[in-house]
This record gives sequence, C-alpha cells and structure tokens, in this order.
Amino acid sequence: MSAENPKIVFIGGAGNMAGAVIGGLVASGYPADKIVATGRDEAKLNAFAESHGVATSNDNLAAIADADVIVLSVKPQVMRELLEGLRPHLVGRQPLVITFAAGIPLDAYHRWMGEQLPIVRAMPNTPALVQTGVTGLYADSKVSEEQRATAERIVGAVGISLWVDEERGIDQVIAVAGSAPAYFFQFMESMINAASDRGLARADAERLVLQTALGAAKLAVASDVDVAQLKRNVMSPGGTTERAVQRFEQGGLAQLVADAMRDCEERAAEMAKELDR
Ligand SMILES: NC(=O)C1=CN([C@@H]2O[C@H](COP(=O)(O)OP(=O)(O)OC[C@H]3O[C@@H](n4cnc5c(N)ncnc54)[C@H](OP(=O)(O)O)[C@@H]3O)[C@@H](O)[C@H]2O)C=CC1
Ligand SMILES: O=C(O)[C@@H]1CCC=N1
Repeated sequence: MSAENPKIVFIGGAGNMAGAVIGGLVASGYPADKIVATGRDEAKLNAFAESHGVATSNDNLAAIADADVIVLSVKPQVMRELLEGLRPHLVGRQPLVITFAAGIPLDAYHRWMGEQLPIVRAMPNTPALVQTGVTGLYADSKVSEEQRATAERIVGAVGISLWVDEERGIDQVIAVAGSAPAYFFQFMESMINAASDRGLARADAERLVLQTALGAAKLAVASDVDVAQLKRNVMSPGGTTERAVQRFEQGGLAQLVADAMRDCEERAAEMAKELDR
C-alpha cells in the first residue's frame, strides 16, 4: 500500500454517502487520481466524474484489482450478492475493507467476502461533504494498528471520528450521528414550513432558519457551557422563547426524540437479523 495516499475504490461511489465522503476527501486535498468510484448507472457515473474529478467505473472487479482500500457503500440489501461476486478476486489478497453499511455485522462480511480480510465498519454521515462529518469506527483484531490509522486518516479528512469498543456501538452511532442529519433537516423543514405558512416569504424563511441552525451549532461547539445553559441564555423569564419551549415540553419533544433514536438503533439490529432469513 502506498503509505502516503493509498488507492481507494468506493463501490457505490456515486451514491449519497460515498459521494459525500469523496467530495469531502477531494476538497481536503486528497489526490483525486487515487480515488475510483464504481456504480452501475453510466450516466450517473459520468456526471460524478465530471463534478468530482475522480475516475469512475462500472466494473467492480477491474476497479478493485489494484486497490489498497475498498470502501463498500451499497445498500445493505444488495451487499451479499455484491460481495459473493468479489470474493474469488480477493483470494490471497488483503486490501483494507471499510464498509459504510448499516445493520450488517462484521461476521457476515467475513462469511461473504473472505475470513482473511481486515474489515473496518465505519458509520459516517453526509455532512462529510462539507468536511463536518462524524464517523463511528469499529474493527476487530484482524485489523492492524496501521490499518486502523489508515481508516482513521480517510474519514478524518471529512470530519471527526470515534472508535467504539463493541460492535453494538456502531448502532448507537447511527442513532446519534449517521441518521441524525435527517432529524435536524426535518426540524429545519418544519420551521421553514411554519414560517412560510405564517406569511414569511419561503426564501427568507429558508435563509433565516438555516443561518440560525448553523449559528446555534457553531456556538454550541465553541462554547464552554452545555447546550442546556445555552438554551436558558435565550429564554428571558416570561418572554417569547420560554413560551415556545413550554410548547415543546408539553408536546413531549424530549421523549419523542428518545423514542425515535431508540427506534433507529433497534432498526439496525433488526436489519442484521433479516440477513439470515
Ligand atoms: N445516506 C446516508 O446518510 C448514510 C448511508 N450509510 C450507508 O451507506 C450505504 C449507501 O447508502 P446511500 O449512499 O444512502 O445509498 P445510495 O443508493 O445513494 O448509493 C448506493 C450506490 O450503490 C450503487 N450500487 C448498487 N449496486 C451496485 C453494484 N453492484 N456495484 C456498484 N455500485 C452499486 C448505486 O449506483 P447505481 O445507481 O449506479 O446502481 C448507488 O449509487 C448504505 O449501506 C447505508 O446503510 C451510512 C451512513 C449514512
Ligand atoms: O437510513 C439508513 O439506513 C442509512 C444509515 C444511516 C443513514 N442512512
């Protein structure tokens, strides 16, 4: 493996998640000529090559032939068929494999792909595209320290990362980070719709809501105090914010969020069970 910049082949590379990571990697200065994105849809691949400056291919086998790192980023439901096709071409080889898929345990990859392979489960999120991603990482003892460092370096180029000690930790990362951009988008969407229903021009509502979300997140990251205190700092006694926050509390927002996160985590475990049916 080229220690400096390993050749990374993203299978499913023009999809949402891998596309975001590739976009963030290239923007971080990772050489585009060390990245290949594969897929099946030629038009989509051509558009991706054009916009990201990386090589693309509809031939997974040719693409992985000299790969140092293979990133798996297809939907979980098509993973098994994909990997059983790759397996004969990986005999005697040990590229580092990194998988983004939710709900597929490491032992399934070893069964489908080859027991010898070093495999890292990574759970990124789409803000990787703007290098503000979060990635949970899990590996077993087949993965060397050097390979762990390589995985960490790749995802580290698109945001922060966190190793979890147990595989179940990846499902917790899904609930709190992998799926979570969608929670915030949903909240923003609801605010934009409500403001627009109340007569604010939609474009203005969008601008104000997005900037407020960005400002709140930046402030929380930069601040020494916790988010509960930052919330209180906005709430004047008897004022407007207090009234809005009371409405959230009466509506059970905290419990609703906790239930949604539990559902998310449980779905990951359920997906793992579905593999064996
Ligand atoms: N989206 C997200 O926010 C996150 C997703 N993930 C995980 O990432 C993985 C990908 O999800 P996501 O990006 O959303 O899905 P997408 O459907 O956007 O991307 C999957 C890509 O896989 C390609 N593909 C399908 N079959 C093959 C094949 N046989 N060979 C090569 N490419 C193939 C598709 O390309 P084509 O159309 O050309 O077939 C498609 O572009 C999933 O396993 C998901 O669990 C993890 C964290 C967050
Ligand atoms: O919804 C999903 O299953 C994937 C995994 C995390 C985000 N998207």
